[in-house]
Amino acid sequence: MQLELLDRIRSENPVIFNISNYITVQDVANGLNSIGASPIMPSAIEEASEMLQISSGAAINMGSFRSNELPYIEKVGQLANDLNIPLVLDPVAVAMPYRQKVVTNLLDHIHFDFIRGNAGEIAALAGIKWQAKGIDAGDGSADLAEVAKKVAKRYNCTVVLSGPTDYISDGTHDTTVTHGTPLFQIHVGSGDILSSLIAAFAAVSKDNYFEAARMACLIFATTGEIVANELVDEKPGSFIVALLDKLHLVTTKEIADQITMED
Ligand SMILES: Nc1ncnc2c1ncn2[C@@H]1O[C@H](COP(=O)(O)OP(=O)(O)OP(=O)(O)O)[C@@H](O)[C@H]1O
Ligand SMILES: Cc1ncsc1CCO
Ligand SMILES: [Mg+2]
Repeated sequence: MQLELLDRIRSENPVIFNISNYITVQDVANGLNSIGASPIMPSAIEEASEMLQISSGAAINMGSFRSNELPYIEKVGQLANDLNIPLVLDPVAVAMPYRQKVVTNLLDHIHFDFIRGNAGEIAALAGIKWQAKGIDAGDGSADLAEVAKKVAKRYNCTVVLSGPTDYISDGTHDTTVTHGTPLFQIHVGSGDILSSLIAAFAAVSKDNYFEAARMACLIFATTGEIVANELVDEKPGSFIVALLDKLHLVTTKEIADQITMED
């Protein structure tokens, strides 16, 4: 277990390039900044190359793309591939037909090192029956470990299927993270933050993307759990503020102490 990847993010301060959605962009920028990375969210196709050349990780979030932005999104993906920059896809609400067409087309042309989505999103990419609900995971009875593995094999990448349990698979290795708090679900954008944090962990773990994904999930979920233990009531607004504060302050020792009993 490489908890020290957290310290590496803080000492290396990697620039993480993001195509974010306009709903949660500020939480994503602050989530990355709080943990010790350096976020950047450019939008002009003309500067994609120079921005990626200073970046060590990239995340593409499909939450609110406009159709005229698709050439930019493809260009960023291709440049990240050419420059060997770890690339994360967040396929928000991909069970919806138009998004499914757009995202599967992207996946046919660009290699994503990671796909991070909830059960409804990853099941849609696996072609497995599931009742997704917009940006939310929805309901279904599929074996989620198998769903994650199927998508990992199909797209030759590391998949994080997040939720009460996070299922992580690279098609060969599989693991779960069982930490977290239901408070993540009452703040819109928890998953978007996680997707970009995966890019930050990958930036400092280029030889082991599976471990990068596992540590991103474990450290994010456990930090949320520590914060939730200190909140008296279910307060979505207070939770995100406390989460951003704790992502900045949390130590590998605190994480290790929180997980010893179970992991
Ligand atoms: N009920 C829960 N208990 C514990 N942790 C949870 C729970 N639900 C979600 N999480 C955690 O919340 C984080 C975000 O995952 P989630 O699956 O909710 O993303 P999402 O659906 O894409 O969210 P959003 O669309 O709001 O960005 C992950 O770290 C996950 O482990
Ligand atoms: C609410 C919402 N709509 C599109 S993206 C988004 C944020 C969660 O990804
Ligand atoms: Mg999401």
